[in-house]
Amino acid sequence: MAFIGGGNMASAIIGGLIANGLPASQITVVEPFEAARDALKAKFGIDALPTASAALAGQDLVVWAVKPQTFKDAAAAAAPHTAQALHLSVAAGITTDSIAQWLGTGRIVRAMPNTPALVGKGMTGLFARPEVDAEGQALIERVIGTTGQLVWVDGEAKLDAVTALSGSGPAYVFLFLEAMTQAGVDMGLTAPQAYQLAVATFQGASELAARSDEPASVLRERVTSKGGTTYAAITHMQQAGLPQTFIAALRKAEARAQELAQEFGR
Ligand SMILES: NC(=O)c1ccc[n+]([C@@H]2O[C@H](COP(=O)([O-])OP(=O)(O)OC[C@H]3O[C@@H](n4cnc5c(N)ncnc54)[C@H](OP(=O)(O)O)[C@@H]3O)[C@@H](O)[C@H]2O)c1
Ligand code: PRO
Repeated sequence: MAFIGGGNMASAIIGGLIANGLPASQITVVEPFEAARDALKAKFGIDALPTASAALAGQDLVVWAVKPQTFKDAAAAAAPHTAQALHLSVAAGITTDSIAQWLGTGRIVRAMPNTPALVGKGMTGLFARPEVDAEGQALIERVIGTTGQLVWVDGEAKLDAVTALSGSGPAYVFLFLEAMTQAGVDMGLTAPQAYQLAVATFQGASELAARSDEPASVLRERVTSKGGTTYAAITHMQQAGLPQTFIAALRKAEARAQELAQEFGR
């Protein structure tokens, strides 16, 4: 298989594949940035090329891990060598109609992963065009399955929702971690103590939610003693419009995914 683009997301998927036993010799990466090529070779022992070439011919699967802004140019360079392959794109926003036009094939799956894939805890949304058969879908599941959980969506537009929720989502969690750490420091804890408390709280609460049959609202109510400390904090958040702001923020991310398709999908 080949990766076009060898940055953060490609490294996360390659790391998962190698950790699950795929030999490094079966992976080729096209990555124009020399330092990134050297890092990939050093970390994974894989072959990294500066430009697309005939070396891509014969690949079963091509993973597109370039930025939406550079996809069209990268596709023009690689398309002559990849007509036979199944294609997997992780680019935010760019539709499979655009990709099919640029590559001359409709055998495309679009994915929206997230960076916890780096530690095998990724969450990926997937959409397959009708041209992708069951065998192709199974191959994609084997690849993405090495990075964590996956869910197929039945309409391509839903991938913009996945992008807004779980694709960008780790950044929202990190923003909360930063704010909770700051609050802890303001209240007299050391920064390492506050950060440990915040990270472990996210980890524990997420695990509790994942293992529970009850909705998040019930789990929240169990923490919130009447007239207690949590009530004071949650009431302040609700009065400040935090839930509505958060929901509106995700709609901004969804809208940006739609804009990316318009801006860079032509
Ligand atoms: N990061 C995330 O959390 C995340 C999550 C889900 C999906 N995605 C999607 O994943 C894609 C990659 O994101 P990323 O965060 O991995 O970005 P990134 O780290 O910047 O990786 C993209 C890589 O592609 C290289 N590249 C640029 N032009 C190329 C070309 N013509 N041929 C081959 N490679 C080329 C870039 O090199 P230069 O640096 O030299 O330009 C860069 O190393 C994006 O489309 C993004 O929407 C990202
Ligand atoms: N990172 C990419 C972005 O911010 C896509 C989801 C996460 O555009």
